[in-house]
Amino acid sequence: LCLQCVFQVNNKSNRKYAAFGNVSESVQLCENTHCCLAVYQIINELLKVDTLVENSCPDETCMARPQMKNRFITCVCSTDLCNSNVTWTPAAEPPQRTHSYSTAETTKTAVIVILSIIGFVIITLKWRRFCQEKKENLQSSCKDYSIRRSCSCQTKTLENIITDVELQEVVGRGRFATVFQGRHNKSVVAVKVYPAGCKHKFTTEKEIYELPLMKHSGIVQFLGTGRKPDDGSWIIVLQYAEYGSLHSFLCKHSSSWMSSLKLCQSLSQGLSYLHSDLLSHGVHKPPVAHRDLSSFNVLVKADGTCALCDFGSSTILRFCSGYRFWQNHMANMKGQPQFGTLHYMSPEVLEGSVNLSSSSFLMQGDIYSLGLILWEICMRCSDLFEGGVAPQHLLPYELELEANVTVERLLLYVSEMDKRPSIPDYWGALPQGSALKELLTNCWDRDTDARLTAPCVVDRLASLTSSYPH
Ligand SMILES: Nc1ncnc2c1ncn2[C@@H]1O[C@H](COP(=O)(O)OP(=O)(O)OP(=O)(O)O)[C@@H](O)[C@H]1O
Repeated sequence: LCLQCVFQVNNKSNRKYAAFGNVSESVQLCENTHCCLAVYQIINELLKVDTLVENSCPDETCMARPQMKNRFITCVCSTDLCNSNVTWTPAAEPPQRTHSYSTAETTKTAVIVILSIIGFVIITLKWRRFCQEKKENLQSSCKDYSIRRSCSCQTKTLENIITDVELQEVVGRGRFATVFQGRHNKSVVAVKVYPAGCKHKFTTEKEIYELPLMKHSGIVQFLGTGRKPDDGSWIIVLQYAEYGSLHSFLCKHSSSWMSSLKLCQSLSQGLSYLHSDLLSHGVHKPPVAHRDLSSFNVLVKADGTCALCDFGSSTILRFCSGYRFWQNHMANMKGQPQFGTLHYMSPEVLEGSVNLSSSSFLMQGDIYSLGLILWEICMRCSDLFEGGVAPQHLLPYELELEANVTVERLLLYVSEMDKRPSIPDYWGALPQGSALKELLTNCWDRDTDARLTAPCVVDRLASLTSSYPH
């Protein structure tokens, strides 16, 4: 039996909605669900409807549930066309009272005003004290990362200035830089070119690559930096990854179980190394949080392993600079949300409710993004699908929302509704299915402290490889 739901999305050309059933004008036969869902956005006290598909719906009619401080209303219901009719009344304005003031009332008002001013002064003083204590706590909570500041160990590698690099074709474009294939010392290299005005972005990324002990197979190899004489743009020369970004690799290729595990393992090992705090022979590598992990910022090399790249948003935890970077990050978010990055933002980042007193919050944000990327890799693993055919590659939440999802919709879906990308039912029948599902859900847990650490993800993947080889 097919349920009829009202189908009225803002972006009618979005083919993903059609996947849930047969769309005919404004009515959709939801063959794959027994619920209709309406999400109303309240704009100037008017309702704007948008529909999605849900799987669990206890109510027959559309019962309004306010969400996100009354910015949205949602309802889930189980009868034909029930999502077209929601009962909703905007909060009534308090009635205006008109009356003349007596002397007693004037005195009463004056007393209230004076008391309010005194109260305000007390609250301001307490607030300043609270902020001061919070700042001190933040500094002390970062102590573990600042211990080595006073040590005499080396904290930077020698600069390698490159002058003889030839640029060939463009292989990628990001928000700030353009990446070319190039030649240096007769080898093929990748050259990331930042316009002259993006010096701060270039410097941040260079600073990360130049940290001591930053050499690891799971991190793209850094060869040096330079400046183009013609237009003054800044360049970073890197090892060339033959398959380009993981995103473009997954769009073109599905993989076997062992090849998928290889991608997952190398990616997790790279992140585990990035997060590590190492001291070796008088040289110190502090922990680094990537902060912009996505399948666009992971490269695939010729041997089928992954390497992390794009450290333009990263934070070196030694400097205890999370707060400063966090503020920059929020400023960026208020501008145009960026395709490919927004999808990977953790609920706490979307809400702006990151715990500043914990120095591990940035790494926990990376683990959420890692979980989503591992899901993307597994969703292209042919051995995990009936008949050995994996579906087309999709970004996390692309099926449920849209490819160019907005902050508001993501916040509603990921944070308020606590939803995650769906895991195929078929995995339940596979020997490794439940361990894989547990791994993903433990990475993207709502509770940041319940998330796995990167070394734990590496261990879990190692036991998956030994228990379920193919
Ligand atoms: N070493 C490399 N080898 C091959 N391709 C690369 C390499 N580095 C980057 N690319 C390609 O260029 C794209 C953009 O690179 P990168 O993410 O470093 O740029 P960006 O401007 O910092 O991007 P973002 O918008 O994520 O900040 C990558 O997604 C990838 O396709």
